[in-house]
Amino acid sequence: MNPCGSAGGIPVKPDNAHGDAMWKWLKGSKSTSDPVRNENETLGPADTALADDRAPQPKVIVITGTSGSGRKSIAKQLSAELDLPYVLPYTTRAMRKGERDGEHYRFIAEADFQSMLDRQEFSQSVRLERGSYGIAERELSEALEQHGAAIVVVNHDGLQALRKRFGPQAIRIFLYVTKEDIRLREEREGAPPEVIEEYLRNYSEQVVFKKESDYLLQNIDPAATLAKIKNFLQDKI
Ligand SMILES: Nc1nc2c(ncn2[C@@H]2O[C@H](COP(=O)(O)OP(=O)(O)O)[C@@H](O)[C@H]2O)c(=O)[nH]1
Ligand SMILES: Nc1ncnc2c1ncn2[C@@H]1O[C@H](COP(=O)(O)OP(=O)(O)O)[C@@H](O)[C@H]1O
Repeated sequence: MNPCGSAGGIPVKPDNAHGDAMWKWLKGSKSTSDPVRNENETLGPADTALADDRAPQPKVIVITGTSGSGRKSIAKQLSAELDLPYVLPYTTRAMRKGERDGEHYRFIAEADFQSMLDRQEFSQSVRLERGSYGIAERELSEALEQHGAAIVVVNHDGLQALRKRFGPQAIRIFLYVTKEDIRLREEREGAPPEVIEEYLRNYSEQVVFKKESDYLLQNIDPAATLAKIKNFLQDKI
């Protein structure tokens, strides 16, 4: 895995042209003086107290967790219910049965992804077994400027990059389900067996990152999950 983009400091200047406007704007806010936080900490009363006498700062709601736990489904519903943009990543991986371009990902060719990388258009990106993934800096910064908050779904590399850049303004929500649930759900959706096997194979190494979260929950019933996340976010966005 090779996450690119952010490195050091808060917020880290995105290494691309489109990030400049966002960077100037963030630099103008007092958030630049925030200390770097330990990955294991949680948001506490001190954060709230500090935030009170500051200009509102953009919040990135980072949904992360184990593959197949329902992160994209929850992100989509949360986006609709909170009226906040869900910033879709671009990916070069093959589209699966039931997936739609512009709903689950923006599916693009390798050459187009590479061009975006060359033009430094990603706020962060990652190369995994099946393809590359990246969120466009322009889309993220526009969403934050226009709505004050945005939702993203990334793996642990993406989470780390976003925490480096946004500090505690990157709110970490970790979803998981049991391995048996992953198998049942993915089989029901007709996912390819090799994808199911990979999810199960990677489960143990993904689930340990649950300690690096501000809110951790098992996504059993989607309606209950949504309600809990909305409640958790109520005084944070
Ligand atoms: N770091 C990072 N991870 C991403 C990005 N977009 C998607 N991901 C994550 O990369 C992994 C891709 O795995 P894959 O099986 O293809 O996709 P899934 O079925 O959507 O989980 C998932 O954990 C995604 O959440 C991105 O822009 N950056
Ligand atoms: N709470 C839930 N109960 C049952 N099935 C769910 C739930 N949440 C999501 N799903 C289903 O599980 C599958 C994986 O969801 P998805 O959002 O793609 O997960 P992820 O993005 O974490 O890989 C999808 O078929 C989705 O419809």
